[in-house]
Amino acid sequence: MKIAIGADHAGVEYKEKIVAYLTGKGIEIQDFGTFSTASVDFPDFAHPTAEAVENKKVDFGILICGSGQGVNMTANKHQGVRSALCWNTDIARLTRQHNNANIIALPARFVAYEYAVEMIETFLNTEFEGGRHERRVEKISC
Ligand SMILES: O=C(CO)[C@H](O)[C@H](O)[C@H](O)COP(=O)(O)O
Repeated sequence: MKIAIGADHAGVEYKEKIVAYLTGKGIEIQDFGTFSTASVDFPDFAHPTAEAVENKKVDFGILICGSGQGVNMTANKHQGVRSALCWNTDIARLTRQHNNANIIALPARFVAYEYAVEMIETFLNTEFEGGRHERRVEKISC
């Protein structure tokens, strides 16, 4: 499995730990930064992460900022990207099962790191259910 990841200064500490965690599990990571806590603009990291998903260079994306909102909005500008802002494991599971989400957006300032990892594990290990949801996901594109 290949995963693209990006974060702003509010999400960088979680990102660094998540990269180490996922790399340790043998997952290939494309890390689009940021790489320090210096203040940056989240779209500069969300766009390249979403592009990697859009261009099918990776299987999934992970985006992190303070609230998760900015990176989520940015990612969803990309064709074929379905980025889901997740704040609990039920939402992370449902957005894979029902929406075939391909990016998980996380709010670093509002969830504990350990819980963020639980959400990522749930997201990566849940399959899209298809069926009635297939038709709905197809209708998202305009
Ligand atoms: O969603 C966001 C931006 O829309 C994020 O939460 C950013 O991380 C946040 O806005 C950064 O705020 P800061 O005051 O510049 O640290």
